[in-house]
Amino acid sequence: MTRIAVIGGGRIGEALISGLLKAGRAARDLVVAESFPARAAELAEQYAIRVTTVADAAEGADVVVIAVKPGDVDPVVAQLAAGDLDGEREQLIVTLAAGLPTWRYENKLPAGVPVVRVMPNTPMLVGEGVSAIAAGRFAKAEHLETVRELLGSVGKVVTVSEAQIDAVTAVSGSGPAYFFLVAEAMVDAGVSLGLTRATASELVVQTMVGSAAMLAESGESATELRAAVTSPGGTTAAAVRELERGGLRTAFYDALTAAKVKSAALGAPTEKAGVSAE
Ligand SMILES: NC(=O)C1=CN([C@@H]2O[C@H](COP(=O)(O)OP(=O)(O)OC[C@H]3O[C@@H](n4cnc5c(N)ncnc54)[C@H](O)[C@@H]3O)[C@@H](O)[C@H]2O)C=CC1
Ligand SMILES: O=C(O)[C@@H]1CCC=N1
Repeated sequence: MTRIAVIGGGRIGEALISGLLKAGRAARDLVVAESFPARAAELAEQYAIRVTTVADAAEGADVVVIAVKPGDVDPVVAQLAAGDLDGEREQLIVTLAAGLPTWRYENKLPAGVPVVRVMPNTPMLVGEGVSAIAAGRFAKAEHLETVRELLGSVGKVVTVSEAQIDAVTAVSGSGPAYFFLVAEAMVDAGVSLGLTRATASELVVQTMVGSAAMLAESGESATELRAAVTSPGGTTAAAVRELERGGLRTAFYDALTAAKVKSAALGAPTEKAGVSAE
């Protein structure tokens, strides 16, 4: 059984822990290091898992998952490097932090320690995540397989080159926020058209769920599915015209480009420690 230590029990750390437990992983095989005491107590109570220090969590773990903000990664890696982590034990480091390249970890860890960089997203909380994984310099096929199995229990997994991870971050890492923003805007618009907030929310959420299921299961593209809803001279055409007039496509292009640029900047040596992703 793989023993997993999660360093950082924040939003993504919790999504992973919760998703793994729901997928049937035993609580005794999970340990969390969380430095904020109130948060540590909350996680211990809610998930009945051991919450401890970084050194203690890493000790005895087969896989150490780093889930702190990019600006908090360096001290965590320094603590791991000071522990009895070494290539011989085949302890695997998996980092979920946006922006930071694997060499930033490898340079500080004992030579040979494998590092796999992952960009997950929060829907793994409900088993519907998608993670892109990329091997660092010392990570072999078997390490990628371990990570694929781990993240595969909470969603889909794609393997990419590390050079593509900033683009992945822009598309799927941050992606849930774009859909939540669209949902928020649609609910507000529904309310302005006279619906109650509860009714507008129910309509919007189920429209998203149904549309996502069609995208995933119908075998048809987004373009084909949208065309099928758009009757000639009808209501959808009138709405889509307004969305195009509002610059929706350009807004998405610019937004994803900004996210990719920001991801690359987080890993650049000029980015100040502490200036990190929310
Ligand atoms: N939130 C998201 O949707 C995604 C986040 N990520 C990445 O995951 C990482 C964490 O992001 P969030 O969970 O959103 O941040 P967060 O701020 O919610 O969680 C980070 C947690 O780490 C804890 N922490 C900080 N230093 C620590 C240390 N030395 N030892 C133990 N615990 C420590 C903090 O107290 C906090 O609870 C970031 O690097 C981010 O780029 C990646 C994909 C998606
Ligand atoms: O906003 C962020 O920086 C993190 C990485 C991807 C999603 N959340």
